[in-house]
Amino acid sequence: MTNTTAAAPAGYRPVDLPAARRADVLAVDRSAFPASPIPDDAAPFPVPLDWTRTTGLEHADGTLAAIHSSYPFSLPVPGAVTACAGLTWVGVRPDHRRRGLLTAMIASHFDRSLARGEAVSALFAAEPAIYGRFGYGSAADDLHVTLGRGAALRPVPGSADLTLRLERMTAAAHGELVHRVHGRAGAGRPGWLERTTAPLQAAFLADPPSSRDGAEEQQIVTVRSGDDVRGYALLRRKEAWVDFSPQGVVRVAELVAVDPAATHRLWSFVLDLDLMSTIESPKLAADDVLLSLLVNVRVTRPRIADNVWIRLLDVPTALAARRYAAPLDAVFEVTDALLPANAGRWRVRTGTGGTDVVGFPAEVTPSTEPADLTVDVRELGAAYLGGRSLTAFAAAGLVTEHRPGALASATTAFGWPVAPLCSWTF
Ligand SMILES: CC(=O)SCCNC(=O)CCNC(=O)[C@H](O)C(C)(C)COP(=O)(O)OP(=O)(O)OC[C@H]1O[C@@H](n2cnc3c(N)ncnc32)[C@H](O)[C@@H]1OP(=O)(O)O
Repeated sequence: MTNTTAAAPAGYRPVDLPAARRADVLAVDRSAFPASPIPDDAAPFPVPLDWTRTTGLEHADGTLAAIHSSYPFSLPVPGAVTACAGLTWVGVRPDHRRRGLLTAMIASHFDRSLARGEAVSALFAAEPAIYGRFGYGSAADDLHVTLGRGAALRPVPGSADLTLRLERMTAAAHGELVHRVHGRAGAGRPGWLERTTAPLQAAFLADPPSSRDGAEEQQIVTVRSGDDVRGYALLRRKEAWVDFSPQGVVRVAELVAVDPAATHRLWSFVLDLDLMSTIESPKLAADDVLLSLLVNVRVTRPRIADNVWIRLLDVPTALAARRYAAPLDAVFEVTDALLPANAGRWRVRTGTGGTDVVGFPAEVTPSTEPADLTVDVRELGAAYLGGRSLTAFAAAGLVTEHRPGALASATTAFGWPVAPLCSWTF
């Protein structure tokens, strides 16, 4: 299903960017992101790119003007996992912007992803206004909370029996542990991408002084039952003194655990570090355990941001790749301005659930029956991970119901018991 035209704008040509062009790629990235925390070339930042998936646009004068790449992810979706192209490192030099370079790169990204059999693309948006026009939908929220020292948690049996260790984090000592526990902790959560390659793990754990913003080196707190590591928190403390009193800030980059006792033990520790008065959470899912543990949720000072964005590149394949929370038989009229093969009517009919599977599998077929719902591919992508309500989109005029009852059943079926989240930005 390849039906975009990935032509470069006049005066530009598409170019593959192998590892030999690393310096040119970094130069465009630094030009597009002036604060990129990449230290000087003497201490190379681990560049996590897959060079076989990195391409760009070169001006006729030989200047590399635009770059992008993608990761070959296995994306957890409701009840399953599916192949996904994780769009990343999109950058256009400021002196070449607004000439259609991103538009051309997106068309090329769609073509190449579809040719590889990736029915879904995901990304983190630098700015939320960029990607909706290309059919990406914001599929998850991340919640950031700011807590005062000593915020009280409800008790969890077994928490006090677990031991803690605080150490300076190094990739060599902790990389394998972080990867293993992260995967275990997020099992079953849609959107929970793992850092599956060594370069991705190295880039995530890199701790260059330029990324510390005056705080200490990255620390790791592990929580253990005997030798079994059951969770960790990656954090930095930043000391501050106001009117002779300690007012330090704890910045938690990631906190994951495999059971409630370990989660409780980690947060209890993080919320009570000496000399600290404020604790900033990492990205939290809308249903994060912390929200259930806090005695007083009013103290959280929450902020919300868009987490991962999803683009369905091949609608029938993508819709059949996930499971559904309830039985459904509905015809969707899908609009898609960029990938016309997706446009038209698709019948989504679930089979029967079983005791051995989570959720209901679905068959997705073209249909000539009247549509029950009309939805753009952007909203379908937004609802894909189970964290957005089609009913809420209908209330905003973004989904139309043609058969009474269809909207409620589709909303229930597309939902999921666990809220989506990707815990790290790629
Ligand atoms: C997944 C990731 O990697 S996210 C990282 C994205 N990169 C950045 O934000 C770095 C800084 N910015 C840039 O590099 C560039 O400005 C980009 C990539 C955002 C846009 O590249 P351009 O080549 O200028 O985009 P292009 O010319 O194809 O614009 C297409 C349309 O999107 C719009 N658009 C582009 N960027 C933005 C933006 N930041 N906010 C709102 N609209 C935008 C354009 O106005 C244009 O609209 P139109 O078709 O109605 O005229």
